[in-house]
Amino acid sequence: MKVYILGAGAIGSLFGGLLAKAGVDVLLIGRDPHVKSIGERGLVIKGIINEEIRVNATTSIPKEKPDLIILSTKAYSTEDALNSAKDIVRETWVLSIQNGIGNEDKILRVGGKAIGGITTNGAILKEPGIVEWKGKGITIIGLYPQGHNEFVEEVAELFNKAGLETHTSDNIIGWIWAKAIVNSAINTIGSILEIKNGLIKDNQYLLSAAMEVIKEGCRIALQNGIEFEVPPMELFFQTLEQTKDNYNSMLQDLWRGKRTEIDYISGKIVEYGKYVNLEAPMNSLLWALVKAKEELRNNVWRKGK
Ligand SMILES: NC(=O)c1ccc[n+]([C@@H]2O[C@H](COP(=O)([O-])OP(=O)(O)OC[C@H]3O[C@@H](n4cnc5c(N)ncnc54)[C@H](O)[C@@H]3O)[C@@H](O)[C@H]2O)c1
Ligand SMILES: CC(C)(CO)[C@@H](O)C(=O)[O-]
Repeated sequence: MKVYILGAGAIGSLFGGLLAKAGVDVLLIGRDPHVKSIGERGLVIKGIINEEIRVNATTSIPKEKPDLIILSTKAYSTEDALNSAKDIVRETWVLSIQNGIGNEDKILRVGGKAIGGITTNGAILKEPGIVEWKGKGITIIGLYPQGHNEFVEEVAELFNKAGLETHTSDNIIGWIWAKAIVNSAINTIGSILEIKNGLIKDNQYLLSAAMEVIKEGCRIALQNGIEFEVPPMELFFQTLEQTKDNYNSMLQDLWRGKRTEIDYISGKIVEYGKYVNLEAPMNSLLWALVKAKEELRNNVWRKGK
């Protein structure tokens, strides 16, 4: 199977590197200096494993279509990435392993065949060419919005052979929403207060606020016809326990002065609330506070305070 990783940063390079190590024909499509470093010294994956992997990498979109594109840009780059690759996306299987709501809809809009996915693996790009696999997790994939087929099973088998524990689901949209609802409570509160995930569970005020955010997201999802495989409240508590020592990824983006994916998490929950005439006061407030933090941090950053 020929696989392209479109948006080879932290999680995309982890998946691409492990697939390449397992003998899959992989091409990482990303940006310099990360791509340049891989070309010169190979891709280093450290943390859970310590491997230097030879894998092809490029900054340009090839003309030849692959069997599978794994989409791993940040959610705010999805549209641009798909448009830059639309000639090879059309009629090709495209698997999103991103966070947030709406990535797979964009794949369908440019004529791709969408496979949805969530992953709880954790990876960071330490420096160009070096990815740290911080946490071993699971990945769930399925035809988007629902169903599965032989190809999805083939992809899951490939991922499992590469050491990425992967399961298939007939209701991947339910998993995508459940994860987004969990992120809408943990990432926002954790980012605003700049605390580890575990403190949300340990502090009664934060826990009750987070639970209200989860309930609000569930009401909106259910009213939009989304069904859950696992109740988001249960996933929320599981996640807090499993990641209690983590600073969430949104907070890490803020600390790096990077844009966050808040528009595709809380912003989408507010948007889908409007479709069914449901207010989303908690998500609206948290969305505004994180957006303000993005701006204030940059301004403060610029003033050099
Ligand atoms: N990092 C993790 O542990 C993790 C875990 C689960 C889910 N996710 C999700 O996966 C997605 C990616 O996260 P990440 O941490 O890997 O982000 P990242 O910023 O490290 O990687 C994204 C990469 O895409 C590249 N890119 C953007 N537009 C491109 C384009 N048009 N062509 C080629 N490359 C392009 C960027 O340069 C960047 O290197 C996000 O939705 C994130 O929430 C990440
Ligand atoms: C599950 C999660 C919130 C753990 O930190 C992760 O999705 C993140 O950091 O975005």
